[in-house]
Amino acid sequence: MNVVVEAQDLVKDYNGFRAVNGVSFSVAQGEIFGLLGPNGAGKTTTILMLLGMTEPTSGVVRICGYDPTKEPLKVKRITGYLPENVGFYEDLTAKENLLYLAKLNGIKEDVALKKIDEVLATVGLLDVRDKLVGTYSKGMRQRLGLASVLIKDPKLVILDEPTTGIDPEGTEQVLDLIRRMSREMGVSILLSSHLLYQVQQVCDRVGIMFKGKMVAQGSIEDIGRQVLGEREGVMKLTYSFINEEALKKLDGIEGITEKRIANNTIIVKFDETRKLDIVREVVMRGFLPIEVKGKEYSLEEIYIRYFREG
Ligand SMILES: Nc1ncnc2c1ncn2[C@@H]1O[C@H](COP(=O)(O)OP(=O)(O)OP(=O)(O)O)[C@@H](O)[C@H]1O
Repeated sequence: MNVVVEAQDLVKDYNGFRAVNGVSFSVAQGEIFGLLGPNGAGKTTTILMLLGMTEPTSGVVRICGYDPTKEPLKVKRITGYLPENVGFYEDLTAKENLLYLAKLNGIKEDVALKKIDEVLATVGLLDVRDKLVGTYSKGMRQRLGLASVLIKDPKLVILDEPTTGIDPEGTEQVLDLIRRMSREMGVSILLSSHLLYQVQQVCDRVGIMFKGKMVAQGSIEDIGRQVLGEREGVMKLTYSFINEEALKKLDGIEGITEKRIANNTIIVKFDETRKLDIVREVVMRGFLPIEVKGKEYSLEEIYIRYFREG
């Protein structure tokens, strides 16, 4: 596996506040990795460290083997970064904007002109290359943004919230383009977003960040499984006398995570994977289960759990 991004134990402190707290992950060549998390989770700070735009307090970053802090120009040459709100000159055409950017990147005009048509064709804007960017929709601007990072044939493209504010059709076009960049051009993509569903459609793997930490990492399936592994069941029990004494009779049953009295029943939460053993044990101890429910988490629940409840 060709590793393009390698981050190990990244930490970033801002005046004593730990914005990123021990984050490790890697992105392989041609892989799409989604960095997910609510506002303030530390996604942007992590990205800035990958780009060499802010220095890690500790930890290691390598982009194709280069250290972004020590070799920022080498990293810049192979990395395309598209921030959330990419700015173009409204009163210039798409082509003129790209030509300007190519010059800033030190690409010669004749090479740039050829490349510009090629990337505009890739993003589906060749027909409108001579229209003023001021007339472009948000989706078209975002595709122009992708064209602007493709000009330098990057090995890695970092996208911050690439579909925010774009209508469903425009979103689909942007996502499709991201897939093609990875599958057809072999570009590695790191995509930051809080839109789990969209990320889920394109990412090979995701990392979920929360309060500076990577709380889960893997394919959506892996993460689903990680959470399913922790799924919790709930049962309601009756007993001859429901009181604290009765509750104590449930002590020591492995897999029971919580027990309490409510509405003259005993509510027990338990590890779903041990359901049968636990039901058998409570019956042997004289309790009668009147309701046993399993609880499975959907991906939406993962989102709610990590992002809203913490
Ligand atoms: N330059 C800075 N100085 C001090 N604190 C900062 C600085 N940059 C970020 N932070 C803090 O670090 C934390 C992480 O911010 P960061 O921008 O990395 O989060 P994020 O996940 O990218 O969120 P968003 O989705 O809002 O961009 C936040 O609490 C933020 O206030």
